[in-house]
Amino acid sequence: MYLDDYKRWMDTELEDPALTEELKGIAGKDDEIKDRFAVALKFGTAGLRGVLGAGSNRMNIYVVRQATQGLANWVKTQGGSQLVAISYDSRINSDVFAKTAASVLAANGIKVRIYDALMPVPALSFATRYYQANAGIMVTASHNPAKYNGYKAYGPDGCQMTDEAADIVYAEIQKTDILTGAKVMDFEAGIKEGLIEYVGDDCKEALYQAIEARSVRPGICAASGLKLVYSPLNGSGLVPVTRVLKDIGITDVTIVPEQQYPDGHFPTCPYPNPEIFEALRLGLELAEKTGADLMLATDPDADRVGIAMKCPDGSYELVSGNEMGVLLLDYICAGRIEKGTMPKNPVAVKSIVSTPLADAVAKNYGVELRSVLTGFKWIGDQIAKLEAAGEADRFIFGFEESYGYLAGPYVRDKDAIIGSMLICEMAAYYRSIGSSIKQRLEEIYEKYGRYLNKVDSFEFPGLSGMDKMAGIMDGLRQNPPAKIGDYAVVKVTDYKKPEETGLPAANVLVYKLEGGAEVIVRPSGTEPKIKTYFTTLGKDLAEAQVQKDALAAAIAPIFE
Ligand SMILES: O=P(O)(O)OC[C@H]1O[C@H](O)[C@H](O)[C@@H](O)[C@@H]1O
Repeated sequence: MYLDDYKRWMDTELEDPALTEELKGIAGKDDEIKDRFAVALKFGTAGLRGVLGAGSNRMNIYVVRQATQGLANWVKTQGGSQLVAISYDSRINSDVFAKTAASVLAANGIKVRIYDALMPVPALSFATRYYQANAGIMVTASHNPAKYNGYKAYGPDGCQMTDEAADIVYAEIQKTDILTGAKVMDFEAGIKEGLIEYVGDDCKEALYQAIEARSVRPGICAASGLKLVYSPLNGSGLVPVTRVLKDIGITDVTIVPEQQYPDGHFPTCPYPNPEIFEALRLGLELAEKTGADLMLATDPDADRVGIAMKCPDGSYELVSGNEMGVLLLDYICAGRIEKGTMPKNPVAVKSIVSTPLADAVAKNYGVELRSVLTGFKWIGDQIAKLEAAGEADRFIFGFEESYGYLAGPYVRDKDAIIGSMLICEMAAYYRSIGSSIKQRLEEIYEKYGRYLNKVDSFEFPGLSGMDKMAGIMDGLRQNPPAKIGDYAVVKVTDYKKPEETGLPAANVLVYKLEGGAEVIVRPSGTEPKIKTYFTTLGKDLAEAQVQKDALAAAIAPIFE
């Protein structure tokens, strides 16, 4: 019963006095108590994510200890190095939770390699592989608002944990008492005993080398005169991104001063998500002031990067994740073919909800494009399959419309460091031939057709929201629409039927429409939302937009 749990926490001398204060403050407030204690944060394949605070349904040292004990129990069954790599970003308590996790692992006799300062997701994925760890932990809530934190869990290949492993960890967590069940030792004692070690400079340097080795046109940036504005959005991107940019010869970089240094309160951008215009606003203003060619922003754990580009008329335009995915794919393919560095039978990977324009581009260059379910781990999974066949280098690029990119097998999650490097390199290259990213994008549309990709989301908060979303998806399955607006549905693909898609079952419906447009409906895996993805094609943007608007208006009532 949640009131009993509340009382138990109140009666316990908690090590974090802020938690006790919070609990005292909610005395007698049933809703507040229920919200914190009625359920526990669920540990899934992406680990944990929740609001900071007291209780089993919040992110705090006790939830982190319990989760890490669960993870430790699983690690102990795995053999191998008996080591876990840990990193963290700039969020409130990220460093505390990272050390808390290290202390639990060490108390269980498991070795730890932890970064001595914040480092992003790709660095954690890299360290996990570098040290042949059994698992990796990244303390972050990615691009969520400041009141959140979380814990991304990785398997030995540096990819987010598999369902099987996460299920075992979850079962172990449930066997562990939240306040007293985890073994804990002092962090400094763990260091003294040699159980906890910091990640070495060799590992850090090896990551930068691995990234820089994937440069398509090495040396192109040094003489390019590219002018850049960069914002780490007060997260972990500053050190690694500026280091790599410096190495490749980009010297004219202005950092958005308010967003330069780590600050988990994200004072100037409440949603530090490069998908959202508001997060890019300060960077954009600075780009306009300095006349930069390009503005980049990485999210707090630096796995996503968003950009604005300067257009030939001097205005700035945001580039969507789909557009950047296509631009990078095109740049990598053309460049590697020109340089003679294209591997045999090259493979690129995208998610099923990312733009089909990528299929056309890949086909043009003779690249096999594989489509996988949403979640970058499925892209990592494809790299693992190639690696198992001794062919990891066939993987040239992976992307998702949600601003995640990766251009090599050295890590297994999206990497905004290499994303930033290749975006700059691409801008420098186009500049060197008298073109620009904007111009190249227009050429791509000219060649393959004016694709427009848009996502509309419908929120369904709270417990009843889950039921509503399930009801809507069931309704669509029971009464499949014959038309969306004026467009006949010519094919429905239901990803709940693996026999039809060749992919694991997923709650996704794809409607192919007369004339070539496509509408996809799926509940988000990370937020209480149903997402609708539109691909329309027109002779120009205006025409594609008209069709998108018509389709969106026709389908919206289903979600109201
Ligand atoms: O659409 P969602 O299920 O909310 O997922 C959106 C994105 O969330 C996270 O960032 C995952 O790492 C991505 O792989 C995924 O594309």
